Amino acid sequence: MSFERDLVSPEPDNDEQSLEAALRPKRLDEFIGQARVREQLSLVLESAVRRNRPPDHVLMSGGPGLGKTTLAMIIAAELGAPLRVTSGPALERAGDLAAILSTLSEGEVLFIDEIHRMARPAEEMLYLAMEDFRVDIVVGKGPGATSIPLDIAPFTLVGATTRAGLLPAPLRDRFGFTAHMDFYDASELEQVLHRSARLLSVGLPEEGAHEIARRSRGTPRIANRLLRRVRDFSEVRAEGVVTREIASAALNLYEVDAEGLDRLDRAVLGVLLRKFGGGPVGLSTLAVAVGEEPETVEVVAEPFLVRQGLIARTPRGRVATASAWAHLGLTPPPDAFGASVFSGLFDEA
Ligand SMILES: Nc1ncnc2c1ncn2[C@@H]1O[C@H](COP(=O)(O)OP(=O)(O)OP(=O)(O)O)[C@@H](O)[C@H]1O
Repeated sequence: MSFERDLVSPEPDNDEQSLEAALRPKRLDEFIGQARVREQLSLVLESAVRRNRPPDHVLMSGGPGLGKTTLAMIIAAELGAPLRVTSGPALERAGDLAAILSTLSEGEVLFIDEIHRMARPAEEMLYLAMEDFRVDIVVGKGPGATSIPLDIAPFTLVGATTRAGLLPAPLRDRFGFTAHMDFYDASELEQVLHRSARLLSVGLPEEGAHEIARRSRGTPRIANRLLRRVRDFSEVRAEGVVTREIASAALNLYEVDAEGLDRLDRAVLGVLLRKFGGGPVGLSTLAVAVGEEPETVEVVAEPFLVRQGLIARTPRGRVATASAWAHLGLTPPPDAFGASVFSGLFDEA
């Protein structure tokens, strides 16, 4: 048994990137939600434009699909500056980064996605570049090696990470502004959906948007993806208008339930409740029981189930909460939440 994850995965599909590009807001005032980040950022950018200087370096942290790349593009657009895009895993050696830094033009925005995955030597080169707009190029090897300082054009670094905690403090400290991106609430996702529906020429009444938003796991990328599936369904089976009934029927067909859980999420919950009486049960046992790798269960299904308050991670294993029983319409055994099962379990695993 294996599970199709595409529909509610926060990561982009291979062929999704060009579609995403078409739906990306281009300016800050088109960017929906994240009100605090938007306001803070607009101040940082406006004062930089007034002073005619590049703004401080910007770090964005938050889960996949929440709009970090979009915001990096917006920063460059608002500054009227060119944008260079790379990613942490592409910067394996200091030379990879030196090649980019030494060819930046004045005021250019350098976007490094997944900045926490950059190799150590590149990271150390970046410290100096961020602070003094300088790189030290090492020539030769061993005792005879010399380092030649090279001035680079003042630039703005925009770093994105899904794991801010993994960034070393010296790197984190060199960012003048950190934007924490949160999950979106339902009404913000509805606005994202209405905007995308307009761009895709899809008829989307209020209740249709509401139905898709509540199943989108707080993530614009997932909302846009579900909208495309629902649009296909409505074009083939209805008149092309996404009513609540159509949205609901389409998403039920694709096995995304009313809270955004998909087949794997429900399989994990089902096994935890039906086979293990609500736990505690170890991750690998749970994974074997649903026929998946432990990593898939841990990385793909679990974070959302925990965020929804359906399961809890405890030192003795995974435990279902009362909401999990209610979600699957099952009755918990009489002792499910007794002291014997839960005592001392909720110190985070
Ligand atoms: N605030 C928003 N308003 C409208 N659309 C948004 C917003 N945030 C994200 N989107 C849409 O969601 C999609 C994914 O956004 P984006 O690629 O910026 O996410 P990300 O955080 O960079 O993801 P990753 O970490 O996987 O690179 C894009 O198509 C974008 O148009």
